[in-house]
Amino acid sequence: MNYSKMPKIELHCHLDGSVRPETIIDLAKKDGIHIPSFDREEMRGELIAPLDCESLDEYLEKFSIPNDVMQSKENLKRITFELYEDASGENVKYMEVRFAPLLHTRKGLSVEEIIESVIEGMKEAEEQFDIKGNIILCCMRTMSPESAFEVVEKGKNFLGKGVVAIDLCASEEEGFCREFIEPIALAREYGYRVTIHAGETGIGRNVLEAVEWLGAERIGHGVYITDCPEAYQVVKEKGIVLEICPTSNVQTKAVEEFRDHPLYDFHRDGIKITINTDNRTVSDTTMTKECELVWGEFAMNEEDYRAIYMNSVEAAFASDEVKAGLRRYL
Ligand SMILES: O=c1[nH]cnc2c1ncn2[C@H]1C[C@H](O)[C@@H](CO)O1
Ligand SMILES: [Zn+2]
Repeated sequence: MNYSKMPKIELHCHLDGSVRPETIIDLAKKDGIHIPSFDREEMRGELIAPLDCESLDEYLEKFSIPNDVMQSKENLKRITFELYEDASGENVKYMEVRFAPLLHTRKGLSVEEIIESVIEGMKEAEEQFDIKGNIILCCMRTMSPESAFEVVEKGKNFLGKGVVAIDLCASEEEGFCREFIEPIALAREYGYRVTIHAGETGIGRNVLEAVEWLGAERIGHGVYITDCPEAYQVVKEKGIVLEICPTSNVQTKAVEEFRDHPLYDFHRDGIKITINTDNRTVSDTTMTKECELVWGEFAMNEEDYRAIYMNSVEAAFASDEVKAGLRRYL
C-alpha cells in the first residue's frame, strides 16, 4: 500500500507540537523572540523528543519553544494554516487539531482572540486545500479546575463554528479526573463532545474514570487499559474509541519498544482504534509515517486499513455531511 496516497483521517494532533521548525525561526526573527538557534537542523534537534526520551514529562518539555512564538493572532493563524496544509499534502482528508488556549495568553491575547485566530487559519486552509477540520480545546490538568471552567465558558460561543470538543491533557497523575468532573459536565451540557488523554503513563484506571465520570467518548492513548480489566471492559463494551499515537507512545515510554505496542491486540479483540500523530514536530512524524510503522510492524492488511479508517470516520466529531464525504474516499 502507498500510505502517502491513501486517504487518511487524523483525530489527535496538537497544534503546538506540530509547528514547522522553519516557521518557528521565521516568527522568532520577525518578533525578536529568543530561540536557541536560527539553523533549521539545530532547531529540529531542539524540538524533536528522542525515541529514548524517558517519560511523558520529559517529552512535554519540548513544547516550550513553540509556545514562545504562539502569542499573537497572526502567528496562531499562520501555524494552524500550515498544519492543515502539511496534512493535506499527505492526503489527510479530515483533521481535528487540539490546543490549550490558556498557553497563548502570555502577551495579552484573550482566550476568544486565540480561538478565533486558530479557527481562521483552519478555515482558510479548508478553502485552499482538499481537507476539512475541527478544533478541540484542551484544558491543562496541571492547572486548576477553575481554569478548565474558563476554557469551557469562553469556548462555548465557538461551538458549531469550528470548535467541537473538550480535552484534558499534560502530565498524567493517578485519579486526575475527579477534580475535573464539574467543568467537563458543564462542557457536555453546552454541547462539547469529550475526548480525554488517559492511560498514557501506566494508570489504566484513569481511562475508566474518564469514561464513567467525565463521559469521554474517545480516549487519547489509553494504552494502559491492559493493566486494568475494568477499564478494558468498559472501553470494549461501550465502543470507546482509542486515539493511538504510535511514535509518541514510544517516546513517552507508554511502551518500551514499538513492537510491544498493544494496538494490534486491541484491534483484533474488537476494540476501536484509530492511528494518529499526536505531535508532528515533537514526534518527528506524519500520518504516512505512522501508517508505515503500524502496517510494517504488525501483519495488518487493507481490510484492517479500511476498518481503522472507518473507526476514525465514525468517531470524528464532524457533521453527518462531512462524515458521508469521508466514507466515500475509501
Ligand atoms: O501525549 C500527550 N499527552 C499529554 N499531553 C500532551 C501530549 N502531547 C501534547 N500534550 C500537551 C502539551 C501541549 O502544550 C498541550 C496542548 O497542546 O498538550
Ligand atoms: Zn496528545
